[in-house]
Amino acid sequence: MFEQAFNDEDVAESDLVTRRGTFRAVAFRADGHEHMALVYGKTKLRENVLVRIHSECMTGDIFAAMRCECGEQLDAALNTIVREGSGILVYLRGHEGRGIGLVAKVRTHVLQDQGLDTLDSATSLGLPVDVRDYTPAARVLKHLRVQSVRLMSNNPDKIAALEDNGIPVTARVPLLMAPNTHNIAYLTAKRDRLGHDLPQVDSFTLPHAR
Ligand SMILES: Nc1nc2c(ncn2[C@@H]2O[C@H](COP(=O)(O)OP(=O)(O)OP(=O)(O)O)[C@@H](O)[C@H]2O)c(=O)[nH]1
Ligand SMILES: [Zn+2]
Repeated sequence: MFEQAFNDEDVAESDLVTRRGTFRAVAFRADGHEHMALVYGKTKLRENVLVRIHSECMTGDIFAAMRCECGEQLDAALNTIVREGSGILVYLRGHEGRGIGLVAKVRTHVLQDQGLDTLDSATSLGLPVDVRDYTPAARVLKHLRVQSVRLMSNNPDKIAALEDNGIPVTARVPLLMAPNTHNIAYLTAKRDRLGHDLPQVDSFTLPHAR
């Protein structure tokens, strides 16, 4: 029998008309946070559903900051889902700054402006590099009765995290954004020190070197 992923009081859904089209907005509570899954088209009981699991980044997602590529990835993922005709974007709260929170992330930005990279700026403050928990994403995908997913991500760890939580990942779909002068160091550190698959970093040249 299908196991219920959430108590009724912890989940609510409605249609959500957006500039891109009409999604089903599924709000849910898990691990002390309120998250959202945006469902487009038919995904229930489907295999190979196109999925983006997006970690909250207020600076990038809302204010279009160029320190990271989060905002562009959010736009690109939603555009790709609509273009393909179906898919799900899971927006995870509590993931800000890879789990250290907004105030701490902004503190790391100060250190990054002084030359530390995205990892050392956290550890030099005594903070972990990545403490994100993906179980809320796996739970909502089970709630939505998704059978297997194609995951839009450049981070191999996300695939392992989903599979460890019982969601089969049939493919990883790269979500590569063009680097800019403000995020090239950040992307390079993610590639070299966190193992993210970011081949576009190699082809970037600083504007003054052109
Ligand atoms: N601690 C810290 N977190 C950051 C920084 N820049 C962005 N973030 C957070 O990093 C998270 C996104 O993680 P990333 O490592 O960029 O990428 P990812 O989600 O693991 O991988 P993709 O699926 O490929 O996007 C968001 O929650 C951001 O708030 C930073 O300089 N320091
Ligand atoms: Zn970001």
